[in-house]
Amino acid sequence: MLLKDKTVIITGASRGIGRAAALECARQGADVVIGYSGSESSRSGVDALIEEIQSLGCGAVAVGAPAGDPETGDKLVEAAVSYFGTVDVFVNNAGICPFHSFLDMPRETYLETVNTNLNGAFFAVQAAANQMKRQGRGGAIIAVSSISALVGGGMQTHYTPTKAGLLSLMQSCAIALGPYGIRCNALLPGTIETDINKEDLADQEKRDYMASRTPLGRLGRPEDLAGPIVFLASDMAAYVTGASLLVDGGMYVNLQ
Ligand SMILES: NC(=O)C1=CN([C@@H]2O[C@H](COP(=O)(O)OP(=O)(O)OC[C@H]3O[C@@H](n4cnc5c(N)ncnc54)[C@H](O)[C@@H]3O)[C@@H](O)[C@H]2O)C=CC1
Ligand SMILES: C[C@H](O)[C@@H]1OC(=O)[C@H](O)[C@@H]1O
Repeated sequence: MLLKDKTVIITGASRGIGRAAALECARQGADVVIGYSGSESSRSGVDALIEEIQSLGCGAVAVGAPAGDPETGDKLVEAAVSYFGTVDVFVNNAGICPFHSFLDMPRETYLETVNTNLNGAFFAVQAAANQMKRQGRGGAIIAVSSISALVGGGMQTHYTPTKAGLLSLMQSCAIALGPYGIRCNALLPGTIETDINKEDLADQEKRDYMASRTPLGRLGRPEDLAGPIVFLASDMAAYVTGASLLVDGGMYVNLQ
């Protein structure tokens, strides 16, 4: 098992990529702190996830706190330490992408997207890193960025800068935290079918187009990201830091 005796914190783990990653981390032996927004609608999914992780013989605890709140990282770390004793891996995954055109983008939509996806991530990464430094035995931090860190989207002008920001945050943190043995890497998913793009992909023409851009011939599933996250979290990636890993079925390189 690749993550035996490690404690992993994952934000936005109530569903989608975060949930799949939480389950795979548990299959690999980790105790998991499940970060979620705190909304009632997320709670039943979170309870089911806790049960599933416990049935694998691992510990699970949920912390309901909005990703954009600068205090959330501290709350996640406190829960990890008080339930499991350590923080070994921090996965910053929570994110939103309310598709909207640029010229009439409401300020609130822009600000909420940046706050949830990037500002909260900064403080949560800082909280996790400080705990790892106190522990004195390194750690792994993974930011779920996106292929959108590298390419644009006309309806994502508020979103793509947050994903480029996460990639850049991991690059700079790799330098700042390397001396403490803390590795920082970015995961760049392509188009993965989850709730974040359910409405967008309900348009069959768009869906077919996105699949046709993908050399592997299909859109991604949350489980496609779980293995790469476990790899970056594990000691198998002991010399990997400041890296970015595209997990997109080949979409990025498919120009013609
Ligand atoms: N689905 C895709 O095609 C891609 C997704 N991503 C990124 O993957 C990450 C996970 O997204 P998905 O699993 O696809 O979507 P999703 O909508 O299924 O999951 C998003 C998660 O973030 C949580 N979340 C949203 N706002 C929050 C808040 N204010 N506080 C705490 N938690 C909050 C949600 O409750 C949910 O658990 C996001 O950062 C997204 O930008 C990146 C590239 C592609
Ligand atoms: C939500 C979108 O479908 C998805 O988000 C990303 O980060 C990808 O680039 C896709 O556009």
